[in-house]
Amino acid sequence: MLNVKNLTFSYNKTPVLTDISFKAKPGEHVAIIGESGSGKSTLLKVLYGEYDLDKGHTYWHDQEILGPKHNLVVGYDFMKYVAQEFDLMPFITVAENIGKFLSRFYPEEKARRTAELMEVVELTKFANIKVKTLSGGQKQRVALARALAKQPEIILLDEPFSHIDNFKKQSLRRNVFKYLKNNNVTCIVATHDKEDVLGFADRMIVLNNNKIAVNNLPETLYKNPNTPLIASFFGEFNVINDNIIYANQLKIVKQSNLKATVLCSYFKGHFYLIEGLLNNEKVFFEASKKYTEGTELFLKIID
Ligand SMILES: Nc1ncnc2c1ncn2[C@@H]1O[C@H](COP(=O)(O)OP(=O)(O)OP(=O)(O)O)[C@@H](O)[C@H]1O
Repeated sequence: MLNVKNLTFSYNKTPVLTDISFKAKPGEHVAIIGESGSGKSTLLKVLYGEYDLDKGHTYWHDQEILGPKHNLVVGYDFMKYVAQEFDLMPFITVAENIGKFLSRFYPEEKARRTAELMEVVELTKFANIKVKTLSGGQKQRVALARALAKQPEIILLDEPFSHIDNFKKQSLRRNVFKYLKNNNVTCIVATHDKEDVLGFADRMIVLNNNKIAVNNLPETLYKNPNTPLIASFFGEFNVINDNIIYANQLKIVKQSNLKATVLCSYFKGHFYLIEGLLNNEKVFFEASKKYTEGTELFLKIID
């Protein structure tokens, strides 16, 4: 169990994280979200032991995670951290990078494990390619596989799929998160992407004003976002009569007391996002077809 107790941390004088407490069980997947600069990366670094805390304690089971003041070498064997900048060895191959920290004394096991992880990150075809010739997204996949190589008990992932194109992202995300669940690896992911949360995360922590604003189930937060900050993470939304209404909760009907005038239609694939004016305020709703500017439509709020 990861047990973070009243953690406070500042780089300079102003705290970046204040009184952060949460727990994560073995195999649990916790997503950390928040606006840019809210401290997500800092939290991962502090959990990894890269910095000393101003206050508080972090434990993995009974072991306290300590910073550089108490540890000559940052980090612990049971924990891996994949940063936004990947620290790979450019002049050796993908397979060599992944197998780098696996024991040479068990060559068959090393080869099996390397092959398994290359499959997880879909890089088998690139096994013998030197890392310096890979794209940013391919390097990110090598960094993920390398972090998993020695089977950590807990992994800290900072925007793990940020460099990966949309063609690969969906299947890669499923592979990696499934692998972590199947192997009971606790996973703390800092992310901007709701796709990393919905469908995968067991819990979702929202950082705001240096603190944990909420820590709850993703489904609960999606259904009851309570604040615009949380709603905006999940998608386009409106505040109507002090209630948060997602764009997909506004349905076009024949007649109602919500009359909107269309400003613009955005093609979104299986629907159009319509930007309009409702009582002189911007409103966003979804429609199955495009509407021209000036069209008047009636809207109804659905659950
Ligand atoms: N090494 C550092 N020294 C001083 N201040 C820092 C350092 N790293 C980050 N900060 C500051 O700490 C705050 C939190 O930054 P952090 O990178 O943790 O945010 P984040 O939520 O991960 O942002 P993003 O989503 O943009 O990656 C910011 O105000 C940032 O300027």
